[in-house]
This record gives sequence, structure tokens and C-alpha cells, in this order.
Amino acid sequence: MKTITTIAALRAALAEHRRAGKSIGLVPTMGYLHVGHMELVRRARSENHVVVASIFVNPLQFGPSEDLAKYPRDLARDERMLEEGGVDFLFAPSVADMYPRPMETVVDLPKLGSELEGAVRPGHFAGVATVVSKLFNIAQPDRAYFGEKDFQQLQIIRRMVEDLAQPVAVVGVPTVREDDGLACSSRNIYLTAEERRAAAIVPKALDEAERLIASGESDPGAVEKGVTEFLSSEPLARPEVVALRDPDTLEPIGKIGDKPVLLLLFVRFGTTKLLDNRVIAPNSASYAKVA
Ligand SMILES: Nc1ncnc2c1ncn2[C@@H]1O[C@H](COP(=O)(O)OP(=O)(O)OP(=O)(O)O)[C@@H](O)[C@H]1O
Ligand SMILES: CC(C)(CO)[C@@H](O)C(=O)[O-]
Ligand code: BAL
Repeated sequence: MKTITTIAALRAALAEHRRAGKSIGLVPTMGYLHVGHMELVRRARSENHVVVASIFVNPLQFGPSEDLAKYPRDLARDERMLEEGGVDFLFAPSVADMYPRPMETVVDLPKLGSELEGAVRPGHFAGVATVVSKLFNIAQPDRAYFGEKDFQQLQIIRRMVEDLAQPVAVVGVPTVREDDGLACSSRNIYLTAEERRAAAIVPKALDEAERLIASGESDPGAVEKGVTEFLSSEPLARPEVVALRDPDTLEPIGKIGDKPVLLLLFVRFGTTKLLDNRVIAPNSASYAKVA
């Protein structure tokens, strides 16, 4: 694996592969890798000739009171993991490489990006869409891999690619979980031991929603209320978003009918935000994941 830190050097390295007709898979990350990221890498490795992973803690997507400065970083460890995962190029630019001047151009999806997690983190998804567009322009991948854990992010990127006719296939990868069901996340290390134990309630809340829907509850508000109450039974959990939505448009739904519904959770434990979600197919005890 070769680590590359400048846009020009990555372009040059990829140009010869592109000329040779090789397909390129891109895995964008903010580093501090875990098995969830490595699943994205595994998929990318199995579907492309050349795999590029990026590590860039993107200042544009952090609000002024968020954890940009203390976001966990360990480049040496990440490099070892990516090498073992069969990545060809690690793109790890500095902020000065990515943003030599303050960005004047913004890619924004004002509707999709301003609700749910976007309502709690104003401007976050414009920062994500802008940096992902820039990474697409730099690497020009055939395929790009994103986790379903960040479901709203995945749908925003899908919509951005559709709206702007960006020539890349967006691949969503199912959430990888710890033994107790908690979704793997770089920010899990912020949790105290007590918060970490308590956080197991988050995936259980997804089960609770599925149970309510399987038992015939068709009112989205009642399911949201039931799930909020369930989460509130854990004193350390502060549910900030508990929302049943259309999995494609993320719009509220009138009534739970025959179509799959998305339950999206954003729960804080202390200062740490945890995200989770599940696409639930009504009239069935099991749930379907949106591919
Ligand atoms: N548990 C997981 N399973 C599958 N994909 C994941 C998982 N966690 C993160 N990803 C995906 O990895 C990519 C990079 O995510 P990122 O570097 O922000 O990691 P993260 O663990 O989500 O970090 P954070 O804790 O900051 O949210 C995103 O596409 C994200 O959805
Ligand atoms: C997609 C991404 C790498 C853009 O900075 C980030 O939002 C993330 O890690 O999910
Ligand atoms: N995992 C999404 C990136 C972020 O929280 O900023």
C-alpha cells in the first residue's frame, strides 16, 4: 500500500490504472478504523481492481462546539489495518491540501440535510456532501462505499450522485456490530465503561420498534413514543432523534402500511452521540435492509 498526501500525487497514481482500464473503488473515512470500516474495505477489495481508502477529518462537517480537535486519530495503526485489508492507496491529505483557500463552493441538500441528524448538527451534511464531491472529483472512482450505520448520510450521497449525475456507483454496506449489538463506531471510545454498558439499549430499541410494528401498531407517532420511552428506561440515554421515516426520501410517513419503514435513532450518552437505524418491513417479524 502506498500512502499519498496530495491531490496531484493521487491523480497521477490513479491515471495509469484508469488508462489500463482498471476499476477503482473508494472508501472514504475519517480514520481511527474499526471492523466496520474494514467491511467497507473488504467489499471494495472484492469488487474493484484498485482500492483507495481516504482518511480525512473534514473540518467542514463539524460544528463549532463539536469534537474536531479531539476526534480520535492513529494514522500508523490505520495504515497497518488498511495494508492488511489489501488497500492499494491510502489518501491522507492535510487540511491545507484539501482546502488551500476557504471553500467558496458548497454542495448542499437543504431538505434532506436539515432534518433528523441534520437538525441536531446544522451544516453537517453540507460539509459531508462537499467533501465527498471533492473526493469523487479527485479519485474519480467507479464505486464508492458507505456504511448503512450513517443512513441519512448514505441517502444524501445517493441523492447527490443522482441529482448531479456524478459517474459513481454508491454502495451501501450493512452495519457491523459489537457482540452486544452496539454498532461499531470510532466515537465509541469516548464512552465511559458505564455508558458503554448502557449503550447496549440502542440496538435493543430497534428490536422494540420491530416488536411494536409486528404486533400491529400502524401509527408512526405511537411507535416513536414507545421507542423513546423504552430508551428513557436507561437513565444514561438521552434520545435526541427517534423517527420513523420513508427509507428513500426520509420524509415522515402517515401510517405504517405495507411498505418498509426506517427507524432512525440519534442517542447521546454523556457527550457522545450514537447513531443507529433499521429498515423494518411491516407484516413480518424480520426486517429488510435497503441495499
Ligand atoms: N459499524 C459500521 N458498519 C459499517 N460501516 C460503518 C460502521 N461504522 C462506520 N461505518 C462507515 O464507515 C465510513 C466512515 O465512517 P467514519 O470514519 O465516520 O466512522 P464512524 O465509526 O462512523 O465514526 P463516528 O464515530 O465519527 O461516527 C462511513 O461510510 C460509515 O458509515
Ligand atoms: C463520508 C465521510 C468520510 C466524509 O467526511 C464521513 O462523513 C464519514 O466518515 O462518514
Ligand atoms: N460518521 C459520520 C461523520 C461524522 O459524524 O462527522
